[in-house]
Amino acid sequence: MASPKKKLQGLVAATITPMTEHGEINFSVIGQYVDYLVEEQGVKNIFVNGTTGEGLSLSVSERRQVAEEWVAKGRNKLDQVVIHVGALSLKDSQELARHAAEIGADGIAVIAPFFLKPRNKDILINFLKEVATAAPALPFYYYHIPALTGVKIRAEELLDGIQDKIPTFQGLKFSDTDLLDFGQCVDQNRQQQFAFLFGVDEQLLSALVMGATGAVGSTYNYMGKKTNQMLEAFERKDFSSALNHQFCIQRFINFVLKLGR
Ligand SMILES: CC(=O)N[C@@H]([C@@H](O)[C@H](O)[C@H](O)CO)[C@@H](O)CC(=O)C(=O)O
Repeated sequence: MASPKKKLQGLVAATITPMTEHGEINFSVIGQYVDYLVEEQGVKNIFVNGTTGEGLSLSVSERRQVAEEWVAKGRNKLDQVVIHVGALSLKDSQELARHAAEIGADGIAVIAPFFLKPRNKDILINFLKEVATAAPALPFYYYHIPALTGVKIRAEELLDGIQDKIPTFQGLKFSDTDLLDFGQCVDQNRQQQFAFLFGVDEQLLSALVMGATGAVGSTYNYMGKKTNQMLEAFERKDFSSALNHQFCIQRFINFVLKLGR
């Protein structure tokens, strides 16, 4: 079974894919971006080609190049680089998974196919398994984001017995506000060493209470430092400070949401 060099925990920045004004990927800034995350935000894990990185709007070739650049520039600086390899085409997804393994990524993540959607858990698991099998030495994370995929299969249901089907399964990236589902994922898998990564940055404190082991999100690109302060306060059981940090983060996100995105 694949096991990560260490469990993915703490903050994981869902990286933006930098573009030029001509719509080409701007590889030249990725090195500086890594340094900024590490030095200014205290964030040493990244999630590449996800929602924030607009991976599903890039070609397979672009996704490969973006992944390569982040892995190369992050070497000896970042702790873990997880590549999102989900795609509507199983073959594209497998190619991206194999490629992630070849370039030395630390893990892969996959969302549910969202056009012709899996009707039930077994169909979804079979798709995920086919992708995971293409990179048998890489930790595998399921990326649950039902509001965008429209796939409403509960994460709790999906996780039930998942390692029997996908031995490389290491964790869940949970981008949803259903804390009953999230809490039950944690509660029912206490014997496992899964990573439970929450993906709704404005509600992270609630998820920490439920047992989140880390978080993947867009705001950790620029509010990583602030969110790390919240994690530290939570760790030392200073819940009043943790709540103040979360409210501050919420005020910012609320402001941005009202601007429209
Ligand atoms: C729908 C969405 O973009 N959600 C973000 C959040 O970080 C989100 O931007 C944040 O909570 C603010 O609403 C992440 O869950 C997405 C993410 O991790 C990714 O880019 O793959």
